[in-house]
Amino acid sequence: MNSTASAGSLGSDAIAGSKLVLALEWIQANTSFWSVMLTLIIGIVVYDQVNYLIKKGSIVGPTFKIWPIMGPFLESVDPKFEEYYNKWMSGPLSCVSVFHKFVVIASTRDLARKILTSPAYVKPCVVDVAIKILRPTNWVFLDGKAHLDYRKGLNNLFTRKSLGIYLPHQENIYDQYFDRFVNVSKNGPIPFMHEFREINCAVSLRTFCGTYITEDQVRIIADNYYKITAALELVNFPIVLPFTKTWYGKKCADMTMDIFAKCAAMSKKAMAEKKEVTCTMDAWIKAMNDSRDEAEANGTKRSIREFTNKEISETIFTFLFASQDASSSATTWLFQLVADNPDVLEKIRAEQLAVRGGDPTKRITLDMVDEMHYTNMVVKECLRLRPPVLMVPYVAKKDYPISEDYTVPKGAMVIPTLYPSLHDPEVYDQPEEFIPERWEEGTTASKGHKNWLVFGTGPHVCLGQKYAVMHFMTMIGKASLELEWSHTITDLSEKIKVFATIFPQDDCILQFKRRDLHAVAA
Ligand code: HEM
Repeated sequence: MNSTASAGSLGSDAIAGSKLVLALEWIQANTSFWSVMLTLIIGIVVYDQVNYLIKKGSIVGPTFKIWPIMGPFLESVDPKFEEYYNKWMSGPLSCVSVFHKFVVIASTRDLARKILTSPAYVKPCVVDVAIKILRPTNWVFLDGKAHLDYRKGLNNLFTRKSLGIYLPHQENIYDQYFDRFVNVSKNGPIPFMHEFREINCAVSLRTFCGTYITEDQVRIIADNYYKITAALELVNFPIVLPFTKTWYGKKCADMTMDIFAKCAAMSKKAMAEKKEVTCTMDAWIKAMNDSRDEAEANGTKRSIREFTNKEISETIFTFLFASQDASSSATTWLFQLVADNPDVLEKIRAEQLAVRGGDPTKRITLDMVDEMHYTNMVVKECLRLRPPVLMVPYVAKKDYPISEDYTVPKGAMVIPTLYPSLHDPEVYDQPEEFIPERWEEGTTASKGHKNWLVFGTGPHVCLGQKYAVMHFMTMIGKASLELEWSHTITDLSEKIKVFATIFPQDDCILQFKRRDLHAVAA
């Protein structure tokens, strides 16, 4: 044997042997990696399923999470009214688990009320990204006594006196937008949902900021507000990455709050100069100044502390945020329902003319609003039939014994549902029909206060509810006198789409024309 050859064959044997060792090591290393991974995944899935089953307890819900870990995440990205409805009908308490979030849904009137009035156990739950968009310092994230104290200082912004001050500004916006409604639909019927979102944004901005906010600023905010709604949808990416929905939403929110802070500075100057109160900011700042002057004069503690322009801007932003989607939803259904029920429209018209003493051009006053009984019933019925807010998400601060046989686990989301209570056949005969007369005095509906959950109840009950109802009454009342509008009914008109609140799936196709006010006058 040639030594070089044997050395060579020895070398190749050694190489082959070391390759084998390496291969074995590789298999061993990789097998253990994959088996560890597999065991881990199976462990997580089993833990997630068991955890779900324990939390679910006796209430209705899928037997297992059909999609492991993520649950029905994809359904919640594009929520369907029918899916919500089926869930509510599945039982008084039902549940669902999406990723690590366990959610309990309460579908009866009494359970919904119980949750809304149990601040010791629950607090409102906001989507993660809301803290970034509304800013962590915002009052809406306060809980318990801190929330109550803050809210007390805001109550007088929506008193009867304050509403009377806001009314002329609202009417100016109606004038401006009614012209626009006619103009944009002059060539034929068009979807109006977007127009209704804009008029509501403009009305809110004038009400909250008076004339401190410019026409251009109103237009920019009204044009862009939908970005904030999209950013705050129930399911959204929680990190604000550039060019995502949440990024655009945050930019729009920051721009709006900057404008509000500048308006607050102008309002402070005007109130210091003892000018007239014209808007929500003025009313708030005047109350602050009055409390300071009173405390100085009497040597007592101030009842309202000094708020910075930034704080005022953040709070006013929550008003816009709380009102915008719900008011746009209500406005859309209101114009649609009234158009589809010409007899109702005729009755509104007759009442509106009567409260104006036969002069359709008379400017609206609070005393007139007090006389609009039928118009009020129409608005209430619209809000009942199509409640803008279907559900209000809360979170359990500790284990919450919600019923005799079920305790909501700490950290779970618990969602009172408002819709079923407003469609309860025991209180509302033919609940799916639009019948304003059901609200006449003495009827079961008018006495069913417990079912009236349109604006929630308890410590977080809607702060702007009186203002909202008055706005809808005055807007539809004035429109009934000055405008003729026709609704193009499609297969989708009565189908509900969910976009934060609810809208007709065809976006409400309308055409507006001006009425001849000389012919209208009595
Ligand atoms: C159709 C119109 C509206 C509907 C259906 C509506 C409905 C609601 C609901 C269901 C809640 C939650 C209540 C609860 O948790 O018990 C709420 C809270 C709130 N709403 Fe409204 N709202 C409307 C308009 C407005 C307007 C116009 C404003 C402001 C001017 C407003 C300001 C607020 C505020 C600030 C809260 C939070 C209150 C708190 O946490 O203490 N809302 N609203």
